[in-house]
Amino acid sequence: MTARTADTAATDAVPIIAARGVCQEYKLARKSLFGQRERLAALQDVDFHAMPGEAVGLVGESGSGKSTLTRVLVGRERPTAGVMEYEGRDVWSLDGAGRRQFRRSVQVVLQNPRSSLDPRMTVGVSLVQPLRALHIDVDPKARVREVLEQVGLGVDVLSKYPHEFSGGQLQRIAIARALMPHPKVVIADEPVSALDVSIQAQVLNLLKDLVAELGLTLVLIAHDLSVVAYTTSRVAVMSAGRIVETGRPADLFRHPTAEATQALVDSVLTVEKGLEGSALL
Ligand SMILES: Nc1ncnc2c1ncn2[C@@H]1O[C@H](COP(=O)(O)OP(=O)(O)OP(=O)(O)O)[C@@H](O)[C@H]1O
Repeated sequence: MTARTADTAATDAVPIIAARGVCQEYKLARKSLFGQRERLAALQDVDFHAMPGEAVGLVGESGSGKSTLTRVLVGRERPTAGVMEYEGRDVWSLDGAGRRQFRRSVQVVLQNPRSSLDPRMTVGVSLVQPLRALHIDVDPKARVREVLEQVGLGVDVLSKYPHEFSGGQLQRIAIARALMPHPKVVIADEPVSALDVSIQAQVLNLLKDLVAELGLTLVLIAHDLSVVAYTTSRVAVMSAGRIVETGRPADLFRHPTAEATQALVDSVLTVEKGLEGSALL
């Protein structure tokens, strides 16, 4: 990370999740039959971490590498170079038990809850599924009741299907599902960008509350600096596959040093100006 680094964490504390010098290269399709396959560097020497119980934001324009880094952080893709660590251990060197523990402990919430929840399953079945998939031996009914309370929903949702809910309620259900295996880290990839503006703050407040009340670590990914600034205490800015700046949200707004950060600040101000003009504020 750049000079403006973390305010968090004593230097000897171990991050719960960390990417160290991570590169991710994709081979692109051949342009001609005998042509070379070009490579695209989606991540270049990325250092990113979250301390236990910390809420960290990852922000950047479209194509900057946020989703690629998410796939690396959750262990879905092995980086072409560098190390991906969970509690100080290289995720790709873990044995079977360690790998299961990692899969349980790091859960993801995606942008669109309508595509992350199976439309043919009741909410109850969807919620219990991660316990089965990860072989977690707990009383499913008790756990379901507990997580529904944590996300502010009642047990009446259990017999319903996804199409019976609004986007905001459905995102709460997707968050409940992510909480089922008792994760230590939740990685939320654009969790509010598909929601009405009026609902966005409710979902962000829920994520903030979960960090405060459960001691969860949150990695919040968004293209909108104001979304991550509202929810997290430290923000990393990505551009063209690199982390170009890291700092407290207020400092990034006041004194952006990287061009990409300046562009994100400007776009927030432009949106606000537009809202003022349209008398929505
Ligand atoms: N599987 C893949 N094969 C080839 N190129 C890829 C692949 N996945 C991502 N890329 C490329 O890597 C770069 C980073 O993409 P990525 O989706 O991580 O960015 P992003 O910041 O998440 O963008 P967005 O906000 O639009 O989702 C882009 O140029 C993208 O086209």
